[in-house]
Amino acid sequence: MAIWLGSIADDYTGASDLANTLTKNGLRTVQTVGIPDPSLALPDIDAVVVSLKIRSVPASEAVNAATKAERWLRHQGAGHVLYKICSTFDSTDAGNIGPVTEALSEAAGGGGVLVTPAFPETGRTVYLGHLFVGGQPLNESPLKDHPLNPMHDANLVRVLSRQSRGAVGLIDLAAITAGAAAAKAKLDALARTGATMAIADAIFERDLETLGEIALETPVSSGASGLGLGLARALVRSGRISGSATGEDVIRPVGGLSAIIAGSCSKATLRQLDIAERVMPVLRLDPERLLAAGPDQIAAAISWAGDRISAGPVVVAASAAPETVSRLQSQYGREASGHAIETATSIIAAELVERGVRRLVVAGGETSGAAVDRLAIPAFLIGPEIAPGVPVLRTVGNTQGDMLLALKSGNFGGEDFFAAALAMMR
Ligand SMILES: Nc1ncnc2c1ncn2[C@@H]1O[C@H](COP(=O)(O)OP(=O)(O)O)[C@@H](O)[C@H]1O
Ligand SMILES: O=C(O)[C@@H](O)C(=O)COP(=O)(O)O
Repeated sequence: MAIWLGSIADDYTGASDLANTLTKNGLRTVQTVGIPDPSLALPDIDAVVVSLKIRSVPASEAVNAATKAERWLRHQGAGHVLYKICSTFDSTDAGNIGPVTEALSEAAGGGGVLVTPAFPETGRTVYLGHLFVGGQPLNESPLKDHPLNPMHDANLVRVLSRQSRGAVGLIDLAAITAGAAAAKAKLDALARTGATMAIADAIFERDLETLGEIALETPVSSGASGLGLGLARALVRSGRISGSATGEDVIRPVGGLSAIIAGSCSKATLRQLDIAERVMPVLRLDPERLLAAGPDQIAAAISWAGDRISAGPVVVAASAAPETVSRLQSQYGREASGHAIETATSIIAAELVERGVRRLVVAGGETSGAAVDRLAIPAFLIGPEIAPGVPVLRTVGNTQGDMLLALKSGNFGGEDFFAAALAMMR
């Protein structure tokens, strides 16, 4: 297997979002869970997205895991490695977007690195270094209430500077509109003045195509699916790849039972749960009781699902509104409560698979990571898109046999996402 493009994704939903974009833009792509075991047989591919669960771990741990993945990807032939971050730049001041990007760049010999979370298809645009989510600046969007990475500053040059050792520059829209050569000259000039990274503006896909072309001339970039789109199109334009990927055969039916597990507390997921409740049974876990009396609550949820699941899909959700999340966090701490809930939802997911679930939807990045890890799924093939950023996935090398999954980023999908996903998973 020799690949053109490698990516390290900081969470599993982000990985499938990027793998979806690469597939849609013509690259035959596989999403692996961590660095795959050498015995895992992978088909002929153009790109690999290595999913890591490092978005919310200490920066040194993230650097360690990401540099190992980079070495593996280079060994597979990757000329360019994209660090896939969230399109809403989810991270704290102690976060790892800066440290990981700088470490990957150093490993590849240095030089300025392009960084942009822009993903216009889902409403994420960057102008003068400020990130907008739909019509709102990041710090006024629902991301200000994220349970793990509340975002209070829309100025990404500032956010990234607070995390990084080197200086952070800006490549503004004017430079990008002037074309790839002008924007690359700006990146090189910034690097000469000591900037290790530059936030790049992007509003339209054409801006991302320009950025993809520049990024491909460098060994490393950091960004969301939008930059993936730019890189994929640049690779296809360069003639190195035929651009023939399709995802249709991936959704051959697997049968079995179906279930949905939700741990995202995003506004979009809360709405999707309300809508799902009209058409399927939904169990709302009580997170306070879950933290106080874990195993009993988990057993009760499994028994509730077991009583209903042979009649049709069921939903088990920990998700709650910001006030409830804050209350729980002030009692148990942010990380401890998030981790305990992820552990509980992953145990419930694994038990349901044990009882015959073969079609599984998981809402939430950290929640998906915990569930996929517990299920020990080694890799995924990428199927058709359910909603922007969310493809149907088919397991590769899974010991329980083939399964179809959808790993939904909390913020993604229309209000009927859960029914729409299951309708594509037979
Ligand atoms: N009711 C709750 N109170 C506090 N934290 C919660 C609650 N429900 C879920 N969580 C935690 O919130 C975090 C949501 O993150 P994640 O799964 O990545 O979702 P998203 O994709 O929206 O970012 C997880 O750590 C999850 O365990
Ligand atoms: O880039 C994005 O927005 C997504 O791919 C993503 O990473 C979202 O993260 P979660 O909301 O934590 O799933």
